[in-house]
Formats: sequence, C-alpha cells, structure tokens
Amino acid sequence: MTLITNVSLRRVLDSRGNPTVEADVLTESGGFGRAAAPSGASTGEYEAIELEPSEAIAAAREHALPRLVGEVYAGNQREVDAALHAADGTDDFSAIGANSAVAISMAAAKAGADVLGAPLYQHLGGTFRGESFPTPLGNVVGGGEHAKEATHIQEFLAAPVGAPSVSEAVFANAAVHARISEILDDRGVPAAKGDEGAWAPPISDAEAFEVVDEAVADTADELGFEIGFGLDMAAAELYDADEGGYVYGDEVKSTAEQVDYVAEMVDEYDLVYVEDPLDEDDYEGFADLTDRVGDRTLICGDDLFVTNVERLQDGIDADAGNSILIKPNQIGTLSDAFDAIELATENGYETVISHRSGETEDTTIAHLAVATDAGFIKTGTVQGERTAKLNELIRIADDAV
Ligand SMILES: C=C(OP(=O)(O)O)C(=O)O
Ligand SMILES: [Mg+2]
Repeated sequence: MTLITNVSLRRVLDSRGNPTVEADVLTESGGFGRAAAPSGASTGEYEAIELEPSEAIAAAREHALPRLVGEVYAGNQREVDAALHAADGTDDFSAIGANSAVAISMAAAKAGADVLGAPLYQHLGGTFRGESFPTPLGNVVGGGEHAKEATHIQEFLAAPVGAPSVSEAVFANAAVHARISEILDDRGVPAAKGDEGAWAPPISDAEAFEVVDEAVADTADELGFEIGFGLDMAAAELYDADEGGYVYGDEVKSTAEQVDYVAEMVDEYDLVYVEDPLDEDDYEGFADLTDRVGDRTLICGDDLFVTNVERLQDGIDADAGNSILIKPNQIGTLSDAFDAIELATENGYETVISHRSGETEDTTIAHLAVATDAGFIKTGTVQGERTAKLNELIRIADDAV
C-alpha cells in the first residue's frame, strides 16, 4: 500500500551554502522517498514563489501535511500534487512555498517508486517509455548572476550531440571543461569557478566564444564525434528598460541589435542551442529570432515560460521559441512539470530538463529526463551536486539497456 503515513520536512544545505527544504515521505508498507528543493539565482519573474525555508516548512506542516498523511497514495502523483495545490490555495504556491511543494512532490514520487520496487524513471515514465536518452548540456564557461567579474552571458554550454552514449557524452563535457582550463592557462587567464562549477574567467564574451569553440573542436577531434556548443544568455538579467536594451558593460544593444547579434553568433559558431536570448516579456523578439534561426538551432524559453503551461501556450500561439526548459521548482510539482512537457511535445517543442544554480545531491531530474524522453538535460559538468545527476544518468542507462 502506498498510503502516505508520514512526511518530515527539514532545512538542509544547498550547494551555495544556503538553507533549502528537504522532504522525507513514508508509506504504509514501508516505502520511502527523500528529495530536496533546488534554488535559482537568475530566477524568472513569473516563477512559483520560493519562501524562506523555515517559513515554507512551517506553512507546509500546517496546511499540506493534514491533506497528505493518511489521506493520499504516494503512488498516485496527480493526487499528491492536487493535495499540495489544495493546501496552498494560490496560483503560485505563495502560501506553502514552491520549495516545500516541490520537495514533497518529488519525495512522494520516490516513495511511490520504492513501493513498486521500480526505478523512479520507470514509475514516472512507464514500462513503455521510449528508448532514447537525453544529451547533457554542460556548462563550461559562465558569468552573469552565477559569477562576478566574468562573462556577461550566463552560460556557455558544451553539447555533445554526436556522442554514441550518455556516458560518452558526460565524459565529453568533462573533457571540454578540462581543455578550457588548459586554453585559459595558455592565454594567461586566471579562472575561478562559478556557482555551477563552470570556469568563470575575467574575459569578454567575444573571447569566451573563441575559447569554447577551440575547446569543443579539440575535444571532438580527440573523441571522434560531434560536439557543438550553445548558450544560456539569461537575457532578462541583461535587459534594462531604463537603459533602452541589453546591457553588456558599457555597451547597450537594442532589441533589434540583440536579435541580430544572436543570429550572427548562431551562424558563426554553429550554435546548437540558445536559451533566453531575449527578455522574459518579449514573445515578439523570441518569435523574430525563431523565424530567423529556428530551423538550425534550438531557441529555448526558461524565464520566458517558467515551466508554466499558460505561458508556454502563449509562446506556441506566437511561434516564440522551439523548445522549453523544464525546472520542476519553477512551477512547484512534478504533475505541473509533466503537463508542460506534454504540451511542448504535442506542439513540436523540444524539452530540456534542468537543474538550478543552487542544487543538492538530489537526482530526480535525471529520472524525469529519461522518463519523459527529453532531448536534453542541463545539469552542469563537474562538481558534486552536478555529477550526482550525471552519474545517475549513467547508472540509469546501464540499468535500462
Ligand atoms: C540554471 C539556471 O540558473 P538559475 O537556477 O540561477 O535560474 C538557468 O538560468 O537556466
Ligand atoms: Mg536559464
């Protein structure tokens, strides 16, 4: 039986050293699931609300636990997530906190899988899920909100699209990361690391394009399969309406200049992926850029869509972007994330399952990506809280074939 018999909530550390919410879910027959909420730094304006962890825990204990314990089956994810929504009563989880909600939602899924004796990806995706595995997008150079005094563009992402297996793709990204260190060394550039473990060198975006391009080409030559690269521009963080556009240090680009710039970079570097190239309110700019380069690259909405079906539907109606980033904590439950994935897939949008810049050892997103046949997963390259997911992907691939 998967009836939930206990939910414990506690504060644990995330990778930035901040507190976050961890949930344990127990079931009648001894099923157990544990999960923790991640946390963003370049958060979208339209995300579900993360409360201060102690407040989120207190609110969830008061409002959510009575609707879950002895009431709901952990194996019925829709029922668990409906109970969380009912307990919250708002449309953005501002009452119990999206951090409490997502931790409980994911922990319940794991408890449901535990009772079945099935791996989480199989519980979520079913026995007849597809055979494919996601390509990992590996953050190798970054700045923006994730590292001070580094690039304006938040993430330069290795994309081993030609890798014959998940394992080879994961190791390819690590090899690109290592090659970048050598190239920066040769150029005499010192580099610390940003929040996600990417190199955070004090170089211009133009130089970062050169460095990543060289590292990707060298690694592809060495490994013998195609490795491209992509970007998360996190442009909502660059956009300043008072300044009249996108602020790159002393330079400000208008929206039209930003679209031109991104389109030029797509062609110059054969970019396979560009996330958030424009502000989170600019559906029109996304549509314009998608019209120009969407036949040869993915234009992905993160802050634009925030894993929200209504915002995604607006994007579909406007032909804005051709892919969506899926972050369960942006919307609060796994059921809501599944709804966004389903709507995206029905409309030909590629799905990219993603970590946050503040993470824990939790591996749920690796299972979510496999369960839903996502084309990509973005979960860093090196550093423990990132390798937790990448190593889990390798284990899943090992187990599933
Ligand atoms: C992972 C990201 O960063 P954050 O978690 O800070 O939003 C992102 O913007 O895609
Ligand atoms: Mg992003």
